[in-house]
Amino acid sequence: MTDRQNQISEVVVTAAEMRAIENRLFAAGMPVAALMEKVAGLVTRRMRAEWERLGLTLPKVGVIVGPGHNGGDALVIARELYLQGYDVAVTQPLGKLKELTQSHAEYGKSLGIPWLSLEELLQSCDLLIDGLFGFGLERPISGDLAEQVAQINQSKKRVFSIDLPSGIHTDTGEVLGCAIRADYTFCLGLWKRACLQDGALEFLGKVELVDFGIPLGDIEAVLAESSRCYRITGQRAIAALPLPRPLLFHKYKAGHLLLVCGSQEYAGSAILTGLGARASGVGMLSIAVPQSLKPLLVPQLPEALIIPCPETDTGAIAELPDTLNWDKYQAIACGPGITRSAASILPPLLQTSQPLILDADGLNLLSDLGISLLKGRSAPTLLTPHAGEFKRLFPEINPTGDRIQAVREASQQTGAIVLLKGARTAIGSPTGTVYLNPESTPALARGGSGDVLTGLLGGLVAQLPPEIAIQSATWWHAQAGILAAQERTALGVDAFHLTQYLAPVVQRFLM
Ligand SMILES: NC(=O)C1=CN([C@@H]2O[C@H](COP(=O)(O)OP(=O)(O)OC[C@H]3O[C@@H](n4cnc5c(N)ncnc54)[C@H](O)[C@@H]3O)[C@@H](O)[C@H]2O)[C@@H](O)CC1
Ligand SMILES: Nc1ncnc2c1ncn2[C@@H]1O[C@H](COP(=O)(O)OP(=O)(O)O)[C@@H](O)[C@H]1O
Ligand SMILES: [K+]
Repeated sequence: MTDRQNQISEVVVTAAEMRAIENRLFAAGMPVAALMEKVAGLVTRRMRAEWERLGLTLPKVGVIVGPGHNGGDALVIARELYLQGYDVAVTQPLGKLKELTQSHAEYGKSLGIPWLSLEELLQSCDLLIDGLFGFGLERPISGDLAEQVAQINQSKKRVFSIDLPSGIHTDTGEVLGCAIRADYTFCLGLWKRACLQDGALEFLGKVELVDFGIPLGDIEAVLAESSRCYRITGQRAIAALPLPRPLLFHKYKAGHLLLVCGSQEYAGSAILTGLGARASGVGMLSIAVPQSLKPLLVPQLPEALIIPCPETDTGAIAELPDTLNWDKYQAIACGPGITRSAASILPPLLQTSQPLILDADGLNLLSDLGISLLKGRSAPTLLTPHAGEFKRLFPEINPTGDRIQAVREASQQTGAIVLLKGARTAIGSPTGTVYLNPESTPALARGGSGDVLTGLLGGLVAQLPPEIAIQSATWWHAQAGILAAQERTALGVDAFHLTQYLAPVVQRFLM
């Protein structure tokens, strides 16, 4: 990838930002019709390559044309395929078309492309191109159109969506009334937020960006004043890792991480968190656990310094030893498996001037104490909730709709970096910037995989600035899940094996 392509692949925009960027191109003299030709030509080529890959030779193509320029794109694609010898037919559910779209419709008809009802189209085609709506969708799809969308979905035809699956809100990824379920989505120009929102995931299918050469200067000009949103690319994640190591390196240059985790009830949590931390390459690892866990941890993590803590009747950490010298640590991660009985350990941790990661019961204890306590911290705090933990921490923010907005608000409310776990993990930073993890696997939806992330993240925060470390850790953890699933199937990605794929992911990427 060129430098430009890399930069383009990181940008994520709203519908309003995309429109403002396009308007700059048009104002500078790029004719709207010329851009439509260019975009549609690129999509046609990509689509044909995909058909070839799928072994579809000369499929009969049904094209769904909407009223706006998304429909215009679809009509140019229909025309090109028709002229290349494909059997193409169009359906146009809504009467009135925008001027340019209308003019493509007239030309298409003059060439002899048939206009059919949806029923006729579904009977005659092998696959569908969805050009009903793109980022111009303004209101929920309802009535007769909603019925047609339902028919399209019921037909089980393969669907190739232009820009976005029609019916998906460009920014929040939510379904507006109803939406077409795509198998492939060709997102045009720049990544739209919906492509990285959990709510849209089941509608997007495989998503590709079609770069049509928007000048970086125009993107910069429009985004200069906005809160930014970035996709975490492999390139970005790997470049941040402390690799290669200088020849005269020594262990104290690679950070010292303190983990506070585990209980008799959740002893394995401490091991998984420790193994996640180990993979980060952190220079020194200390693990504070209830004292009875020490004999269990030493054989699993012989390199770690195990700090035995007095324990409660229930086998949780009762308190942290007062001999602990916080200054030794470049990062502290607390929470996996500690249980809510470890309540007394949180206040002293919040007072440290070390970067602090809170996960699992660390977060639940924080919601008991109140998130306002974070405002007093002198060092960065990183919170890594799943949706349930998020709701407890931020009862007034909905983590299941617009997740980008949710992490942004949570982060601004607390001054912490907030990572909302999910299929497309979203990370909000107090500056307003949001980072989104573009690839993952449901194989990770399994007890213990979050513990691995906490350890890995802790190890990287001990070595890197927190806002950078959290992007790398999120990407790395997800890629390890993907690689583990490829080699072991989705069923083989238990948390322990996940830790064994962390190093190989980086190795593969560097090769
Ligand atoms: N201008 C160009 O030449 C380019 C166009 N592109 C395409 O243009 C699209 C955006 O075009 P538009 O702004 O025309 O928007 P759309 O094509 O997404 O649709 C907007 C039209 O649909 C109507 N509409 C919105 N919601 C509706 C609803 N629920 N029920 C019925 N009608 C509804 C609107 O009144 C408007 O007429 C992009 O998604 C992309 O496909 C760009 O990607 C590339 C450059
Ligand atoms: N459907 C999914 N697709 C991709 N990743 C997922 C999915 N569900 C969960 N994950 C990831 O798995 C991890 C689960 O963490 P968490 O909920 O804390 O589990 P646990 O506490 O049991 O370890 C997170 O990193 C999350 O992003
Ligand atoms: K579409």
